[in-house]
Amino acid sequence: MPTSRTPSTGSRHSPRRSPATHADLAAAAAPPLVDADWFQARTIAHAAGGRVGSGVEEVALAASAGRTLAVDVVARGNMPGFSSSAMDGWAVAGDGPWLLGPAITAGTVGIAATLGDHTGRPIATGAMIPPGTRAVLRSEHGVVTATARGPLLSVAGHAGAGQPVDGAHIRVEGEEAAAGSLLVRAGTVLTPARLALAAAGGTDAVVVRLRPRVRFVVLGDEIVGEGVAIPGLVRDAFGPQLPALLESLGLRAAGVRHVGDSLDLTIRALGTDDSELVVVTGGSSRGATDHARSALLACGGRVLVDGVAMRPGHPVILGRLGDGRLVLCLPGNPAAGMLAFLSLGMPLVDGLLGRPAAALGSETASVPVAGAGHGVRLVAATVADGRATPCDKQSPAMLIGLAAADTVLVVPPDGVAAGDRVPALRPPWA
Ligand SMILES: Nc1nc2c(c(=O)[nH]1)N[C@H]1C(S)=C(S)[C@@H](COP(=O)(O)OP(=O)(O)OC[C@H]3O[C@@H](n4cnc5c(N)ncnc54)[C@H](O)[C@@H]3O)O[C@H]1N2
Ligand code: MOO
Repeated sequence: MPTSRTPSTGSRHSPRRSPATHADLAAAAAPPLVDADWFQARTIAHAAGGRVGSGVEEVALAASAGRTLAVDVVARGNMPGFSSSAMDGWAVAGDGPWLLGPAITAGTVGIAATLGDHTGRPIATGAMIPPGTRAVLRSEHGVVTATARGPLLSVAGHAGAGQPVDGAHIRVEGEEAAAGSLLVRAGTVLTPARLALAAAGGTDAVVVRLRPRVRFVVLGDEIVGEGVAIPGLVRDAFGPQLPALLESLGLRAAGVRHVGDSLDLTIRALGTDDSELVVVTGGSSRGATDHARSALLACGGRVLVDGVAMRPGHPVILGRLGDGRLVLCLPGNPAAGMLAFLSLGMPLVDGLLGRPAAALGSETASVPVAGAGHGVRLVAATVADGRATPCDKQSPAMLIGLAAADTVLVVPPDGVAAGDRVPALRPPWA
């Protein structure tokens, strides 16, 4: 059962935000960044997530997969903890032939007897090396004959001269890591391999970031939640997948609310809750029925980023409510909304989880790709033979291209030529 720990930045239900600093007050007075540079907007989103932060809790190692580590994991003992054989064979001392003693199996503890010169013991992979061992002769390379003094081991003719060389097939105590050395750094996600490493280092419990809560507000009179929408209405493309996406990134999805195009209802939907992040879809533009921005301001919030120089996804808004919750308003066009999430949502989540923003990747374009003239153009692409090719059927309102994509090219304003390297965002699901 996970136990709560006094969090460094607030407990689960009390405000998670850090106390106001001079920097906060200066930031609070700053006007929103309008039509922001894509790269700068990502930096702002990461920093905004980091300011909200979340508390920490201690969980059993076996329950920590996918969580973000909050405190370094160090080796609790030498790794490996004792010198052992890397092969089934014989531990030998001095030169052969070797008179053999009793076998040592894996799991045998406290082997005190030192091997004398010209003696050996059968040994299993992983079993403790007795003191005095010069090397392990692997089983394929030895021949045992019965003698009056007992079984006698010799190097087989096919093993080659000089076998076994000194230290052969011995895993030396501490060769991977000395006790106290860093195994997994705070801020990294506990992948299966890192969990295995922590376990090998003797860890039973880890301190991880609390999973920040995220709520969803899907705006639009025209949005329906199931089936084939009748003409004039539109099937919701966000509700069925955004919560699962954010859960997969390490957050806790705490409900989707569908709200019609009304300022009052949108204000109510943004009202107080215990989340750290509210993701709003639709209503981010400036039409008569687009209320995301006005509702954010009416709730005492402020806009940090009002539009980003990217196509699609330009009308994305990042804001902060009066109580500190972050609000990410994604454009309603489904591909535009998803690309805006990949652009700003991903670094924001990294910030919320107290980890560095994931670095951009890069791909080689297989064909020329036009830019948007102003800001970046985000182009869904498939990768084959090391080259990225734009997908068919991609527009802000189409999903076929994005659904087929392995990567999203971040094409500069003037475009790229075939063979050029292009920065790329790899969707977390690809
Ligand atoms: N005069 C201007 N009009 C528009 C601008 C602009 O700058 N000036 N920007 C355009 C761009 S770019 C985009 S993107 C959209 C953004 O629109 P909103 O975020 O305000 O979203 P809506 O108007 O509510 O919807 C746009 C479009 O997306 C459909 N939609 C909305 N929610 C969903 C959903 N959950 N699932 C599926 N489809 C959804 C909606 O029906 C509309 O077709 O504004 C442009 N206009
Ligand atoms: O965000 Mo809009 O076209 O750029 O869909």
